[in-house]
Amino acid sequence: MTRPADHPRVAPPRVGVLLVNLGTPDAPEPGAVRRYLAEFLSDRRVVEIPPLLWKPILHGVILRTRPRKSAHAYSQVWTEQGSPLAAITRAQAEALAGSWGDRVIVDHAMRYGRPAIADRIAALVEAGCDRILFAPLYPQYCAATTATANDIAFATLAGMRRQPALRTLPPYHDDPAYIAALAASVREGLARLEFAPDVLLASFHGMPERTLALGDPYHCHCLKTARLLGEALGRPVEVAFQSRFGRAKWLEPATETVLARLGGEGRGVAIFSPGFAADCLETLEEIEIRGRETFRAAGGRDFAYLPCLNAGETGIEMLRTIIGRELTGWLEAAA
Ligand SMILES: C=CC1=C(C)c2cc3[nH]c(cc4nc(cc5[nH]c(cc1n2)c(C)c5CCC(=O)O)C(CCC(=O)O)=C4C)c(C)c3C=C
Ligand SMILES: [Fe+2]
Ligand SMILES: [Fe+2]
Repeated sequence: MTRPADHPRVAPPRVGVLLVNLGTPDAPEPGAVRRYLAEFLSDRRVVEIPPLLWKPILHGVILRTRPRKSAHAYSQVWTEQGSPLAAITRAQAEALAGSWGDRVIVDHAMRYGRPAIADRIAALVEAGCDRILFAPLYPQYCAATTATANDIAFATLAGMRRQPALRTLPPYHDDPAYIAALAASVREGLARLEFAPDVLLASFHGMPERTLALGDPYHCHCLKTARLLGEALGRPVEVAFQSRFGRAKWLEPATETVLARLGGEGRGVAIFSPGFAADCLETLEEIEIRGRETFRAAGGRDFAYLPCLNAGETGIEMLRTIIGRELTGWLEAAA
């Protein structure tokens, strides 16, 4: 039987890999930051306060004050390629392109702002992908990051008649490939320093403490990453939590408290952020700039910030390993 003229186009089957990170404003300006924060902080996976209580605070206070302050912070780390998070995530996708042959398309998207997850999933389907590996680049799982990204992927499929098969990348906080990449990157960073740090400090993004009791394994994942990294490096790695937001109690100790203590004790520190796949405002401004100021103001001298894995060869090879593993069985189908 011949195919009817109005039959939908049949594309050769492909596999899509969609790298996903949190998202970032389009410009380091209050208007763009306000739009970004409004979307981000309206996510009920992020702020788990009943909307009737939260909306007046968000619209009446936070979105009136924070965008200007955050825009100034963004302007200090903005690059010619745009926001570091956007530029690095794009570079990661470009570096991974071709890793599994030309039938596997690698793309990237952001949970908030652009490129939007729904748009990129639609583009992958349009390009012929009947299988998509959705890869939120958060090594440590929490509902405010991993789950909310996955929610959008599932919601996008919910609107489709002909859905692609979807796999999601599991958290990789204790994956040997991730730990080895972190260890190599920390060793490389330490080798470049002009001082020998007394303390290695892993600064993870904080979370409200109650999310632990609610069931997020995030705190345990962070501690395990640091323990395994310490074992790989042959010396302990201390843990702290940064970026506190709001009035609730957050995971402790706070990075700024630890930095002030270490500075006051005259101990040298190398600080890094293993929970971030890419350097961003939270690492480059909050740690490298403001963290250093806190440490120095407390009397400290030797401070070094070691960059995230980003799109360097060590980090890309690690992503190739963990993503390649999740593609098992699919590469043959797309051959
Ligand atoms: C890596 C894991 C992250 C967790 C966990 C996380 C939780 C979390 N964050 C906020 C509030 C803000 N986060 C902001 C920026 C931001 N956060 C992460 C990562 C995690 N957040 C990233 C990668 C970024 C992007 C930074 C960029 O370069 O654009 C911001 C916006 C910036 C600012 O105004 O400070 C806020 C606000 C909450 C409330 C939360 C958990 C409940
Ligand atoms: Fe955050
Ligand atoms: Fe922050």
